[in-house]
Amino acid sequence: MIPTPHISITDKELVAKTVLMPGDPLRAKMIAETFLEDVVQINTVRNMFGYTGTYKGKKVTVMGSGMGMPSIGIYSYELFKFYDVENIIRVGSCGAYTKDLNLYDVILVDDAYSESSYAKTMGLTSAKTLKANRTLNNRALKAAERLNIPVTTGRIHSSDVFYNLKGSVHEERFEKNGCIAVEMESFALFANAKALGKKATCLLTVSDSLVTHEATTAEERQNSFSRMMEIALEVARKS
Ligand SMILES: O=P(O)(O)O[C@H]1O[C@H](CO)[C@@H](O)[C@H]1O
Ligand SMILES: O=c1cc[nH]c(=O)[nH]1
Repeated sequence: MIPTPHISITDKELVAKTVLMPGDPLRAKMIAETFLEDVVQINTVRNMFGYTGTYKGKKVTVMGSGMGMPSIGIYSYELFKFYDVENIIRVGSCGAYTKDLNLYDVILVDDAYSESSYAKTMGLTSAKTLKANRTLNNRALKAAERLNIPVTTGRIHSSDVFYNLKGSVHEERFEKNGCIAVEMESFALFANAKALGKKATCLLTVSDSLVTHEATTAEERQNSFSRMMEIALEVARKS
């Protein structure tokens, strides 16, 4: 079924087996322009920009997911199911739940805890925690070591809300559920990978702290996360 309702490219060959997926389509454009060669734009539907190019000779696609689980749920499902994508590496920003994390620290996600009904609604599982792929994570850890980039591994919270009216949720998710940071997509991405027999993981850069209230600007979030991208691109190269 290509093109799909949300991705316009009709030639599957123009989509790589590994896709880097930031939430922000402008971050996808920045990654393509900064790191890839021989770039072709593969999607503009809803301005959810996607690009395919080569990284050190390896074909890699980078495409925005939008914000939240319904949005990444649509794009990652269509890429896995209809474009024969095998690996999706989310590259996102997150809020720290522990004072041990500083702005710009890089997190490699072990698993994602969520209150989201995404996996249950799609008929997959009522589990509240879904795992990232171990093979991709091992490649990411090796790449981080080669690149000399410190990485924190752990469980993250995939939240359905950015603005939570219950002020203490981050403390509860940290203390009771072991979540070290919050973002809004990984749980649905991992659900789709599990449902379709594919691989997915997530690298995050700390953009703000719910503990110290430090924060980066929107421009910094769009442009300054290159260390995480280098790890993700090396995983793509080895996958
Ligand atoms: O920087 P991205 O990848 O969009 O990720 C985080 O930023 C957005 C919220 O500002 C949510 O999508 C959250 O998961
Ligand atoms: O989902 C997110 C992402 C970054 N920072 C947050 O506080 N929440």
